[in-house]
Amino acid sequence: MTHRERCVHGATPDLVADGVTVRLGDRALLDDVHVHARGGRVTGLLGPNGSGKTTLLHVLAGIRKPNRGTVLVGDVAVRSLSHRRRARTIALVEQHAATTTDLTVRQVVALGRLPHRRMLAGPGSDAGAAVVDDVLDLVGLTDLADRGWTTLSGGERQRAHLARTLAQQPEVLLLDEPTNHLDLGQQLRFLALARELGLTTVAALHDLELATAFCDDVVVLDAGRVRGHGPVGATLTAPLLREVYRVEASLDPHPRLDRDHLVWDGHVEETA
Ligand SMILES: Nc1ncnc2c1ncn2[C@@H]1O[C@H](COP(=O)(O)OP(=O)(O)OP(=O)(O)O)[C@@H](O)[C@H]1O
Repeated sequence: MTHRERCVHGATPDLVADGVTVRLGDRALLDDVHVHARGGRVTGLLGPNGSGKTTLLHVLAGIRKPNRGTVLVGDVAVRSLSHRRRARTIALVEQHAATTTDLTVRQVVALGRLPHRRMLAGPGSDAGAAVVDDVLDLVGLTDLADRGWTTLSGGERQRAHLARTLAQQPEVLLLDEPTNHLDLGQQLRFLALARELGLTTVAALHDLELATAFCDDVVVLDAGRVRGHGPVGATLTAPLLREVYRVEASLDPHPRLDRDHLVWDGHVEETA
């Protein structure tokens, strides 16, 4: 059995947010948001600071109840799933997932097996231990498996959080700014791995160049509304980048690689 077969069930349902509105007092953090993340594809969730990306990820994960609208994974409403079932279906890697614990890296990653506990033969189940070994290997942390969690660097912790999440064997992977703390090589490795897993993935990203290189589709949020949604090249147009990010920029054919890349001139001067 391959890493991927052990780590992934093989099911890659679509994830759909239908008319999601989240209000805080009289302010809409999300306003009638429709998103369709295609099964097995990587969808980038883009938008300026405070545009609602984390709020939407929490709604997609089923941990925040919207005031209106629903989230469907396949044809099932996320909020109708039991906690255990939800944890085996959707996994969220949070932006600042702080964990202070005396546990080792392996023990932290093994926590990802909790939603599968009843299915295991016992505490030392070979199946569960094999999954933990596989995901540690996938993220390149085998050599650090027995280290204390608190001794890890920020980037190593980020990869360990991903490993814990993959140990849940989810069908849908939600990533909140997953490349924070990572050096360029690790950013590229992390996103390449996310693609390779073949899960339905939604990743909030600030780096538009990385989004262009690694995402199949993007959703662009601005002040809680969807301003663009579709394939990267067709969505990240110069007018949209100007209106949403207030930058003069465009996606141009890369001179050497078979893909577009982001070329920016500068920010738009705001007139008083
Ligand atoms: N509990 C809260 N109380 C008040 N405002 C909140 C709360 N949670 C979120 N907000 C506001 O909702 C808006 C959206 O926040 P959110 O974290 O979803 O944005 P984001 O796009 O993920 O931002 P960033 O790119 O800066 O991480 C922001 O203006 C934020 O200040």
